[in-house]
Amino acid sequence: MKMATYSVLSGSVALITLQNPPVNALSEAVRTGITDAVQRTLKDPQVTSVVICGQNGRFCGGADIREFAGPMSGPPLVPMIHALEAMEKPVVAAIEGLALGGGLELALGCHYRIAHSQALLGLPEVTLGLLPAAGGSQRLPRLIGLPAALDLITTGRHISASEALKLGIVDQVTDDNALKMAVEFARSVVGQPLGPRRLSTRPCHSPPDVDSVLDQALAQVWQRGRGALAPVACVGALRAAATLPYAQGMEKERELMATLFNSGQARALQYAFFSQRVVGKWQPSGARWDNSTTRTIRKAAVIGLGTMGRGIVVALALAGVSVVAVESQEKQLAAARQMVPEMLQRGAGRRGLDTPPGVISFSSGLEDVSEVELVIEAVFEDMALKRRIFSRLATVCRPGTVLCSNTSGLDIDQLAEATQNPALVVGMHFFAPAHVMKLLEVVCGPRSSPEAVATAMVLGKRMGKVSVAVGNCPGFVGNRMLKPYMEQANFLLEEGATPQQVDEALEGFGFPMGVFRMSDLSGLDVGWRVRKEAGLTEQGVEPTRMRQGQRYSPLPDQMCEGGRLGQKTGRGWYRYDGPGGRVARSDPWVQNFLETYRARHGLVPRRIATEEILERCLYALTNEGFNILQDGVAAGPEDIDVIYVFGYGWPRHRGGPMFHAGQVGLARVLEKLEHYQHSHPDVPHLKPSSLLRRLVAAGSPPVQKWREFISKDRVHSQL
Ligand SMILES: CC/C=C/CC(=O)SCCNC(=O)CCNC(=O)[C@H](O)C(C)(C)COP(=O)(O)OP(=O)(O)OC[C@H]1O[C@@H](n2cnc3c(N)ncnc32)[C@H](O)[C@@H]1OP(=O)(O)O
Repeated sequence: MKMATYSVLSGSVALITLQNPPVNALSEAVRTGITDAVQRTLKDPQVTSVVICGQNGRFCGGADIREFAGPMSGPPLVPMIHALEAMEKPVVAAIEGLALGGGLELALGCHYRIAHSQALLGLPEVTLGLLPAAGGSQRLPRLIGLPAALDLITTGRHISASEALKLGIVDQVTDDNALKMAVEFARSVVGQPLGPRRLSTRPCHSPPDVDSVLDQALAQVWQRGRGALAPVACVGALRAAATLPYAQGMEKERELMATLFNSGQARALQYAFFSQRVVGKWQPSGARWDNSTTRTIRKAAVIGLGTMGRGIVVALALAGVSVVAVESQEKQLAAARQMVPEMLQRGAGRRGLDTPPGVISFSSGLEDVSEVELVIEAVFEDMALKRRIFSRLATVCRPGTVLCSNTSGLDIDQLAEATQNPALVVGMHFFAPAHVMKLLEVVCGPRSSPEAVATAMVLGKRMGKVSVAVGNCPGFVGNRMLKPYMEQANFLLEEGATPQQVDEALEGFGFPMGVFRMSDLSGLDVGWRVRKEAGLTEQGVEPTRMRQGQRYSPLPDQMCEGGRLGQKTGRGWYRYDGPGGRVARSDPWVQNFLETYRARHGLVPRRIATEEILERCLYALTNEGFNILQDGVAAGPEDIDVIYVFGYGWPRHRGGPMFHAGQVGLARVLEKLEHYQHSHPDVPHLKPSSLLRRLVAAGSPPVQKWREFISKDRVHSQL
């Protein structure tokens, strides 16, 4: 039953318990329960103090985010918290587990706060596209000062109970029973003046240079936020706290919240929150993997200690897995021996650990992996080499060892074929740097067992990754969608755009880096190798612009042939101070190269508007997403969106490519694709996906309904 219960302990301490598992969110029933309990407390002369706690050791995870989708009903939070603060009996919050968002705002309305040492506190509303609008933006700076409140509210970060104590958010921290301590504390403060404990009546202590502190904070959130509205609104609310009386500050808080609440960004960020939780549960086939048994991995091996392999070793060791790190090339092994311990130490430091939990041993031979429970192969993208390794692993490892490949797009089934037990083979596609990036694509081959998939998914979670199960096709989900996106960017250069123009359009949309800056960072030779393997590259003075019956841009191949591989060679789509340089400068050589290329191919350059750059790059990418859903390579649009937000820099406040298509309007995306396909009939990636057409024909259902639509569609097409 979701509610808040009221009881009286030893005749004098009223106990209000929030009951709404799993996080005791402040749903309508809970708010009603608290409001009723406050009334009962006021009426009961025997009650001299009040304690508020949450059931099952969790104080409160904030407002019930699911309720945001519908009209708000029931008692609002603001007057409810005011009523608590205004009470003439001391109110103490017993914070166990978590006090987040509206949960912490509720606690800030109490006169005292006692926290368990393991509790986490924070105002993460900004991550949902909102601000702490139950008085949090006005009370917190009055309690801890403006600079600290700016930090907590604009980042939304969770803090430990000990940090909360240092900042002055909580009054006491205990390793024992926080509820028991809160009850004793409540009794001990009966009769003490409550005026100074009411945060709304306190002045906001601001630094003398308050304007410059706020302006600096604003500049920082603009730069970090890449177009996100909520952090800017948070600074606005804190400016009001610092410069206006409380009541006017509350009015400003309310106004800003109303603007945010109705913005597409808040909907996108809340969708992203739930998507992240949905994707952990489904396989592309639609089956749930989380019902399968998993193996607990204590010892694993990583084969290949290049950049990816080293990152994977560190990620495993930080998750407490012992690792055998194997590299056959002496020089690379020596480099790994030096770099891995340093990376590990830094990673452990970031997690507040003195020593990394996993033990690492280095080896130059595969025979040393015989005792491990799981292997991750991370050698470069060469199918023949990978198959040789998998066939050798099948003989060296003990039966039952799960064999994984970190391939970024090769056929998992061909690798499985090289072993005796294909059911134990899955893909684990990490993103560079593997010990930092949150995304993991777990690739299910047609013969991978649910147990092997579940083991890889759970191991990913242990490593702190957002694991998404995807199907087996060239490029899986992320890289398959990247292909049409990059292709459009290259075509735009042929037609008259510059790399800067394309990058600025994409960065203006919210990507941290445009496609050409990103390509310079990761190295142009990565894609070159893939195109060579696919038989697409041609060498010669006059390479053609058609390959395998489709339009093809040889521009990136020519850049590679000329040794312009990006940052590592100091030259790419931009120029850098030298090999390994980081600052991209526009390069007249590239301008000249493009002009010569266009002239040679008889291409007349034209001015290309930002709108066209965005539509062609983003809709080509999204269109491939619809094909992926149709092919059953991703279980739902949420999976694609999570992959793009966590792995490819898609701005979170735009939800992800599939969510964005829904916000733009599916009919409009379809119309634009038809338009561009008409102008570029030799580009198959611009041909609208038939799933997109069917969704439009069905009245463009919201993204949350696509999964159901696709499964019905599939059943229908099988009849
Ligand atoms: C005036 C109005 C102002 C409102 C301000 C607010 O309060 S906005 C909400 C602020 N709160 C948050 O942002 C907290 C969001 N939740 C989390 O960060 C995490 O869920 C957690 C609380 C840290 C717990 O993490 P954990 O890993 O333990 O569990 P899950 O994340 O898997 O969550 C379990 C299920 O609970 C659902 N859920 C979590 N928080 C809320 C919430 N605030 N409202 C509704 N539902 C919530 C979550 O979706 C999971 O559900 P499943 O169905 O099991 O997937």
